[in-house]
Amino acid sequence: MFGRAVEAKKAALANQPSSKMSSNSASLGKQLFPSSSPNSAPGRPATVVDMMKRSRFPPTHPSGQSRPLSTPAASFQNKSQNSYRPPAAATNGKGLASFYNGAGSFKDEPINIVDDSPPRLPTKRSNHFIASSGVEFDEDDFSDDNTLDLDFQAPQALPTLPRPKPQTAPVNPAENLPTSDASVISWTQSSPSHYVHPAIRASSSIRNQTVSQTPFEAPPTASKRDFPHQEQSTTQPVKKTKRELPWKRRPEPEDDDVVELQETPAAAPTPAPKPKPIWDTTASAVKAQKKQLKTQSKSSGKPEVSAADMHEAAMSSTSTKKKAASIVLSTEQRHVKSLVVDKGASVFFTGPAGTGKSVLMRSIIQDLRKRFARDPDRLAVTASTGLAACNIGGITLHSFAGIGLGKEDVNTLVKKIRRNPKAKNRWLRTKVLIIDEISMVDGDLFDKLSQIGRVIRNNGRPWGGIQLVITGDFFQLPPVPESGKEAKFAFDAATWSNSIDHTIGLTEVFRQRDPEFANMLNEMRLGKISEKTIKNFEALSRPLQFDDGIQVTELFPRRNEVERSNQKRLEALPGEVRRYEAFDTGNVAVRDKLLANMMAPPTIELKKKAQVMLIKNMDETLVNGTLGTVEKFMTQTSFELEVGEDDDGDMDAKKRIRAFTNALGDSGSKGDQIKYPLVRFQAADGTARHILCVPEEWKVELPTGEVQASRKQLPLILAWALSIHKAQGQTLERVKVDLGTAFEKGQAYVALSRATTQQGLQVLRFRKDKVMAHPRVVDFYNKLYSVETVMGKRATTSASAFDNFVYNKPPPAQTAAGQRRAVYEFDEDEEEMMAAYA
Ligand SMILES: Nc1ncnc2c1ncn2[C@@H]1O[C@H](COP(=O)(O)OP(=O)(O)OP(=O)(O)O)[C@@H](O)[C@H]1O
Repeated sequence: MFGRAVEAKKAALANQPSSKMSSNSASLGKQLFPSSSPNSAPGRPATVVDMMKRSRFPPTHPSGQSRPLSTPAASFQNKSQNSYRPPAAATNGKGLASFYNGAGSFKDEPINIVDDSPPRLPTKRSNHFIASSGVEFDEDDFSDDNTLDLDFQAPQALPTLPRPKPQTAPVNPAENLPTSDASVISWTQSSPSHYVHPAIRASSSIRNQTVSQTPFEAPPTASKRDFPHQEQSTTQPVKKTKRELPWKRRPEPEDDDVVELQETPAAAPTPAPKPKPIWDTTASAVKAQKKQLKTQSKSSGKPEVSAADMHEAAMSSTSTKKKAASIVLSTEQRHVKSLVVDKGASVFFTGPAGTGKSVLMRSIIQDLRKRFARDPDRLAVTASTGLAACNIGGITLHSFAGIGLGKEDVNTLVKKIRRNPKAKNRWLRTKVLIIDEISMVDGDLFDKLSQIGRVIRNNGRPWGGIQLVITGDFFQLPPVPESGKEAKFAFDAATWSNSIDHTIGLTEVFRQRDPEFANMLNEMRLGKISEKTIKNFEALSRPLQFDDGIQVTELFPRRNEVERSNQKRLEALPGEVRRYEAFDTGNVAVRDKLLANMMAPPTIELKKKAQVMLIKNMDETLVNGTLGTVEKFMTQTSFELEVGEDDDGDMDAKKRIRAFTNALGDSGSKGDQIKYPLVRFQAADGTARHILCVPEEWKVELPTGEVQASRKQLPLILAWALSIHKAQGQTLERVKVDLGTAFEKGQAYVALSRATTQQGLQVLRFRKDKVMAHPRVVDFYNKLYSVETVMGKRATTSASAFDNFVYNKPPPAQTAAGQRRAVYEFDEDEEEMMAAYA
């Protein structure tokens, strides 16, 4: 019996290993890579044809149910909902940066300089460099987070990369670390959905699914991302206890889609200023303002007066503030927001200049910040350049990733990140990654980051499962290539299509309300300019004249041209120069780098009549980008006296001002002697407002709210001239562009599309060959439609304005590759509609 038992045991042991091993290895694979890799995602198409079929009936993403986007033609006709005249200045937060940051700025010491810097303020200048001819960026654009973690001791032994795993599905991303910049993920494994315009998917999907209750129904099955942050939605977000700026203390809009930005009623394109005496505010208005300040101060319950309150006290307006309406997101903007915020989808939204990409992104960020109020580090807000990052309150993509310049291969970069606990933690904690101005992100970098995410997060999904929210317009400024190399766009990245669930084009142009002008710009964007448009642009060479003293802003391709121009204009003005040095705080070793991209310059020199631009949103009508002229210099005390003393409210304000100068490092009495510029701004509502501009504070914060560095400086930059690079994202009412020196593809388009009207635009040396669209970009945007056409998805039945979009003609025969390329003949209407999107 014992012998039989021994035999049975031997037999059992002999049978066990193989099955056990295989199940073990499978379960190990599952544990290590719980989510499928792109290679092995269930249902992921293996061929292009399969992909197209899948795209036709998307099982996981309901994008196909989205509401069709409006055509530009429709947009221009149907403005009732969002009727809008662009304001005098950008409200998009994409303000201009401190192009004076460079140590070389204003090196020539003008005579009669009055230094109005507080005596004990330490001054810091940051270093810039020009990486390639004419394209400027600051060194912090590629800041290395290693340098930030000074308290961190590198471990003796580096953690090794995960050991190769048996070839079970899903694939271990660590195994596939590319040795070069290229990713291992092939195009055929990419989701094709991003090639398909959502509106077309919508019509197709609606046709196929008969009735759709809502364009954003929950997906029937889990998506390739399982929307990890949605678990958060049940938890009550905790209100941040952070100090609120006084001018932001307005009731929360009830409608989530209302962006707290400025909208002005329709008016003449370059509004003539309303002539007003400087101190034209009624005594009661001034009194009311001061009372409001007092109430705000009391209601805050703080014994100490905050810097913001003090700023408010020091800043008074002499014109009646109009109640400005908030921007209401358009249908297509809401569509995108819903996909991102409600569905947790990875989205790339694009569109011509002025279609509200920045406005939408800020609205999305606002919502996501609320969602992640408890865990702010779940949301990472980044942009391709330091300037763009500053504009959305984020950091550069390089900084987020902790990869320094990111030139090394993925293995090396992974090791680097693992040695840096902060960077590693960012990768591990982030659930949603915002990337603004994607057009300037290098394609190789995109692939590397995607792969790094997979390895560090031990998750085979693209970017390790992080939800991506990407925006930008590839027809605008391209990535800065390494010397001798050609620029590689992010859409050229092998992992691009895998990483994005939906590509959505915004079509409604808000910046230019004149359809003719919008069409001229669209032709420029595509690099296909008609004779009529050439004539129209040539006719804009006449000088612009305005009688309100505000001069046209000149845009130059190169920064040295900008500095020269501003310096020349400043020197030409009579009178003494006043210099204001910034007050910087933070760890000395890193603050220069961190502050290098601040819009506020380390030093600004001003004179009476200098043209300046506001670089901070102050209230509803004084926004980032508002132009003004320095009228005179005065102390806060004399300013207050001039405004007029009345009751104890005035005393209250004075105390605050004194406290504010103390906070700036002044002993108190001297504070009253510092003269600040009184600026006459041309506000967004067409009125003139006089502001005593006192220092404002900018901070570089970690997602946790920890302040790494800060700068106090006047919220002004000289604004006779700006670089096109820094003007990207701005809305300008009066622009002069000399295309003679334009050298980069997309540059002319970016420059001219800043203007809101033809009346406010002067173009010199316009030549057809200066308008260059990158052929690969044109190709990329064309492909978005081609896939759909090849699939024969022609919208013919729906009454939507989008139905006729591009697909009136029968699809041509497939190319040999049988893929996304096709040749079309568009009629005029189709071309126009196409132009609006691509
Ligand atoms: N829904 C809206 N309603 C009214 N105005 C809007 C809306 N969305 C955007 N705008 C306005 O349109 C102008 C351009 O917006 P925004 O800067 O966001 O465009 P953009 O697509 O980011 O442009 P660019 O590509 O040039 O950076 C701004 O003045 C903004 O206030």
